[in-house]
Amino acid sequence: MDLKTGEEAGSVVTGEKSDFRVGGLGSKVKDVGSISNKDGFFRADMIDIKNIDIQLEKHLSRVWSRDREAQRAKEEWEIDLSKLDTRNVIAHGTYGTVYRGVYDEQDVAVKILDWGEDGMATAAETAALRASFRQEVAVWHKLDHPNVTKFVGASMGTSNLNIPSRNPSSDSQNSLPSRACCVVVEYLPGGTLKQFLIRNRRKKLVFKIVIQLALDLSRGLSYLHSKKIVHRDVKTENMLLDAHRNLKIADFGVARVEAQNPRDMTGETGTLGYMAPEVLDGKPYNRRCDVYSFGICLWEIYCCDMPYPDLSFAEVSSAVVRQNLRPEMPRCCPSSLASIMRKCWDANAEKRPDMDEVVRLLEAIDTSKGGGMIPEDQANGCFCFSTARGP
Ligand SMILES: Nc1ncnc2c1ncn2[C@@H]1O[C@H](COP(=O)(O)OP(=O)(O)OP(=O)(O)O)[C@@H](O)[C@H]1O
Repeated sequence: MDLKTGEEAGSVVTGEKSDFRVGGLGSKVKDVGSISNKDGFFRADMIDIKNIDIQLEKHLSRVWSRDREAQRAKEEWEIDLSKLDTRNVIAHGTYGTVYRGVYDEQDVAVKILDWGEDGMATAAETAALRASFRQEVAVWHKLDHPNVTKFVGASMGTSNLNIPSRNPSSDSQNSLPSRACCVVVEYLPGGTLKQFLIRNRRKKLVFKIVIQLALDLSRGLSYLHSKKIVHRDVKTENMLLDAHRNLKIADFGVARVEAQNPRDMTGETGTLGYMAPEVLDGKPYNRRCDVYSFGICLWEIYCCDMPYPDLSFAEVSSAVVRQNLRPEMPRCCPSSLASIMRKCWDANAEKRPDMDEVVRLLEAIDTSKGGGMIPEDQANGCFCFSTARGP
């Protein structure tokens, strides 16, 4: 190997795109200054050739994989991360961090998914996660509905992404695995539906708002189902509100395009209190598992409360499957609404209505006169009416 100094050596070994330099290997070349002669050549006996070869091999494989990634045809949904201005951290989710940012002058939320590439997950696991991420965003980017969080774009790497560092003197890129995936969606400033319900726990919501939120959620789900997408994790934490209290379905972490063969869709996915009995029981399921979870959300929206506050995870799952446990229906709940909840959480998935039918049933509810919000027999008490309902 004819090793030369500085720029010359760099261009010989790596080609024009590379930033590889003999000098860059630093400690591997013993005292470069003192071993080069006046013509600029190194003394071969002073150079740790074996180490340089190893470094070179590693470097070339990095460059080639970067080139392969760059040459790969860009997907429609891939965005130019250099145009993304990422700001403060909003939240830490299970698989990564959510940042607020600006893309093309639009307020966005940026979710960086770190699947433990740098240690925890095996290469095969990471490859599988990346493949399913690719499938999910390909589906999500085609969706367009006022009750589904708008997808802006995604990226299979983070090499051009600038994340503000907590320590300004350190290189912020250092903390990001370069192959972490990132998804950019519209920013929704109203927080999660869960947070909104908790804020209204004491006063409860006026009936009009209950129905508006329920309609938003049912329309969003009906749209997803029309595209053959099963969300599989419908819960109030996964619904976000915009500045005008419009509800938008978020978090497509486990959403799936519905399998042609229902037997292909099994496995415990979702969040316990919202999971349909067939999902809890490991049986095959379909879009009707979202209808069940919607029924639980509807109860939660009406009551601004938690469905099973005193039961453990194990107790809930066994009682839902074996004893047909469901949230306690408040006496004041208008029968039109209570009947929708009961239909949606029927143990028999086939008896549950389709989401478009739920939309029709909700649209038919009259909210102009308070919708029967005054309990007929208040003296006997109703747990959701300890105070007058509404703000
Ligand atoms: N588009 C958005 N606009 C505003 N805030 C958002 C947006 N998306 C997520 N967030 C905030 O970030 C939090 C975490 O979001 P994320 O989807 O990662 O949650 P998670 O439910 O923990 O994720 P996962 O279900 O994948 O574990 C949300 O609870 C919400 O507060």
